[in-house]
Amino acid sequence: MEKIINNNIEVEKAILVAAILNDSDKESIEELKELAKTAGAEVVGEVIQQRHVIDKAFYIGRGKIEEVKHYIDATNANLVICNDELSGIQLKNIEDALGVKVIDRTNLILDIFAKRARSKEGMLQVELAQLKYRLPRLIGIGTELSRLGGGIGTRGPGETKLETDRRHIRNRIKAIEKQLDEIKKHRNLLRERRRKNEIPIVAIVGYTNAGKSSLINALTDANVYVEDKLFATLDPTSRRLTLPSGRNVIITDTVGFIRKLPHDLVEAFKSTLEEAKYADILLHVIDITSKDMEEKIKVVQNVLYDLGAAEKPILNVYNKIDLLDFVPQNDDKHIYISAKEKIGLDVLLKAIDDLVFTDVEIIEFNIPYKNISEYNYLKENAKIIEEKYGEKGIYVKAEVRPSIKYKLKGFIL
Ligand SMILES: Nc1nc2c(ncn2[C@@H]2O[C@H](COP(=O)(O)OP(=O)(O)OP(=O)(O)O)[C@@H](O)[C@H]2O)c(=O)[nH]1
Ligand SMILES: [Mg+2]
Repeated sequence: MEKIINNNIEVEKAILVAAILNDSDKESIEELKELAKTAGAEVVGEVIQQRHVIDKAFYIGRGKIEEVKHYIDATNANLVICNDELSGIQLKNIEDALGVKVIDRTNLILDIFAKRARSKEGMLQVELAQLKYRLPRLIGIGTELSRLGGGIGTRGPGETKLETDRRHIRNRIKAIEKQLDEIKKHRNLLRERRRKNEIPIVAIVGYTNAGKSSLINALTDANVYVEDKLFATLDPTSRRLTLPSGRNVIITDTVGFIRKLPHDLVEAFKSTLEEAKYADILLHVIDITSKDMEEKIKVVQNVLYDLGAAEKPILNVYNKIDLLDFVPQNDDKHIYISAKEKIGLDVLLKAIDDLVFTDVEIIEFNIPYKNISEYNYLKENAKIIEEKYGEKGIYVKAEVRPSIKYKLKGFIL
């Protein structure tokens, strides 16, 4: 039975087309292959062209398009995926020339996000990004594709329907933005509450597939979905984590970054990505086995910069050292771990402890017995050095952060 079903599912056979302008584009083709697989396509070939600039009409040269056409005939491919974001005109021209469906890198990433989205917020964010992508491209997507059949991004209005469609999309964008605004308010409220509780927030950031979710799973009981595909995680998960000093933090897993991350997607996911902006420190998880590690580090740094989170205290966490023969030495800001094999996590926890609680002071308090909730609060958020039960209350000597000292200033001896 299963076999029959499998036979009925038509796997899209894709040819990748890439214009190479610089070295970084070369690695991004490998990545495009991974993205295509993640989206469920079978990659049957690739056509690459070195260029100085992108062709305004055809993305690559017209002659090269002919080559793609031969390739399609030889492999029976039914999908062409281009490695950059294309205009509606480019999409239409290439589709006219090739007679198969053409999508670009952005549309591919949007498609993966659409498949992955689980939460209401995630789904709305993806839909918003898709509509904003589609709006200026209605001509390219609308005319030829209706003839060319189903699959990713193929709903095809005729030219006469164009204006109604535009209006419809604009209205839908407005409606989604309104709903997202409500969700964002709620998220801000939660964040405010957490902040009032003074529990520091540690956000895990990094390139997609670096092992961010594996790390939060290794450190807590979060049980986040882990997979060797791109963008396994879209919704942030937060958990309480107790550090070696006994103090608590909230640790948050986040959506991964990728080069050429579609602008509309960044915009749409801003409130999710902003987890990083409001964190006290960042853990930048880096896959040390990745060929183009430095490039990926730069991509992450740039996204952090765009989010206004570049100045945060940051720990660089090099992951997957179980696959290395030689492991470099840890220092203050560079920690080497394996989330999967749980190697080096004690050192990491100690480093988080040190970085989060840099401004701590040793302070003595006397907390009356009637103020038991303040006492509990201190126990949870400070490192207790000594405590004695006296007549007038509990004497506590503890290492505290400035904000906690301020909050409990009435009880300082
Ligand atoms: N060998 C090895 N593999 C690891 C390690 N940590 C994670 N992985 C693998 O790397 C892949 C990606 O892991 P995830 O934890 O899903 O990565 P992520 O950064 O959350 O990825 P996205 O959510 O897709 O951005 C999975 O196949 C993991 O099993 C590690 O320490 N060693
Ligand atoms: Mg993940």
